[in-house]
Amino acid sequence: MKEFPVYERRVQFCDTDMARIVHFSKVLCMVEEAEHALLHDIGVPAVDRDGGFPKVHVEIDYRSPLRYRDIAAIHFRLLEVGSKSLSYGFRVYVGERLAAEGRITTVLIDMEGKSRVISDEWRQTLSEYVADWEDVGQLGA
Ligand SMILES: CC(C)(COP(=O)(O)OP(=O)(O)OC[C@H]1O[C@@H](n2cnc3c(N)ncnc32)[C@H](O)[C@@H]1OP(=O)(O)O)[C@@H](O)C(=O)NCCC(=O)NCCSC(=O)c1cc(O)c2ccccc2c1O
Repeated sequence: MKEFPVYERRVQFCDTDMARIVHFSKVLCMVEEAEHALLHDIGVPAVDRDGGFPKVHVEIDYRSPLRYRDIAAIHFRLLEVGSKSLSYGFRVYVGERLAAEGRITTVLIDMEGKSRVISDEWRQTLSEYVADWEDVGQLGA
């Protein structure tokens, strides 16, 4: 099994809200940024001229706040490769501290927005990254 490298991103001022912590929606943007970067690096672009991978299901638990200048370390694992869908687990850390964790399901679509089957070539590449990470982002746990 291959593992995605940890994706690190420094929290910017514009990621934060009036409470001086990262807004909940921005955490998801950071996870999406990691997803796109990691997929791109293995030759499965999250978006290209044939379509892309919109999200159909997201669940997330916020365990502790992210703050300006923190380095968010995003651990990303592919849990399942379906016929047209991919399911991921993620954990966001600041140092040893867990900030958020959850799961995302995304579906491959064509340019008309219809779901389509993942090619054998992409499936083979992706299959090497499928990880057993059963306890990640179990809602409310
Ligand atoms: C995406 C859809 C067109 C899929 O349509 P439909 O549900 O009819 O598809 P299928 O029945 O063929 O199912 C395919 C496959 O997906 C699984 N699935 C579907 N829905 C769910 C769900 N809610 N939870 C879990 N799994 C689901 C289903 O079981 C099948 O699994 P297989 O394993 O058998 O393959 C349609 O659902 C749709 O248009 N939805 C709206 C999507 C949307 O608007 N999302 C929010 C914004 S999109 C977004 O944020 C976004 C992010 C990105 O990172 C992108 C990257 C690249 C391009 C676009 C992006 C993007 O738009």
